[in-house]
Amino acid sequence: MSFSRDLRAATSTTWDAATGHRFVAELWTGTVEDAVLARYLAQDALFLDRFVALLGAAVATADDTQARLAIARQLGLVASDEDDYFARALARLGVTPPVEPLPPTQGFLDLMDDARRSGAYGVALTVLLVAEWLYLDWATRPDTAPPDWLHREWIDLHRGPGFTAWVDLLRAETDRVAAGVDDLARERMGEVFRRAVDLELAFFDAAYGDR
Ligand SMILES: Cc1ncc(C[n+]2csc(CCO)c2C)c(N)n1
Repeated sequence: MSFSRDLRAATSTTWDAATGHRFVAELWTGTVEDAVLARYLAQDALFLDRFVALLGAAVATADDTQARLAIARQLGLVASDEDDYFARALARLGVTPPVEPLPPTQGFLDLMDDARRSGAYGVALTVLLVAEWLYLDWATRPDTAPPDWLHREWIDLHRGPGFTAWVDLLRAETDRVAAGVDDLARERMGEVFRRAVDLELAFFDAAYGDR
């Protein structure tokens, strides 16, 4: 068992509730209401801004050149492809920023700010790992993709060989770093992992006004 696998197993109830969330089911069938998707994406735009800042912190603190380059390449992708989807999706749904962060979004912003300011590569990696791995998990299904680009592209951004390789790198890096730090630092990484999984579930709930 690896560090990441242990944490994934320890959080399986909440993890599976998130990857099997009503939002995910409705996205796959293309039946998610526009109002729900609009609320979700407006919040996710706030999330993404801080996520890019956290990627920058990981670039700055990585202790391995190949990992630093891989994270930098992903930062470039998030800042281009993903931002393009947001612009088109928010325009079509008629969402006009700025929006106020709902509690789960604020929780994520705080977690990402703390991780960034900690200057600890392992802590930054752990937040990135949960956010990316949990999304790869729900977006990787044998099901037929929904016909509307609004739904299909949000799935496609989170699956495929490139995204899978990125999550593999985050897992390998998180496991490598966790093996090299002391028990206290490892426990801190575990806390951050559990908090991030809780927030992912709450984030989906909030799209339905449940938080
Ligand atoms: C709440 C929330 N958690 C995770 C992600 C996933 N995510 C954020 S940035 C990124 C990179 C994609 O190229 C991915 C997968 C999200 N969007 N929203």
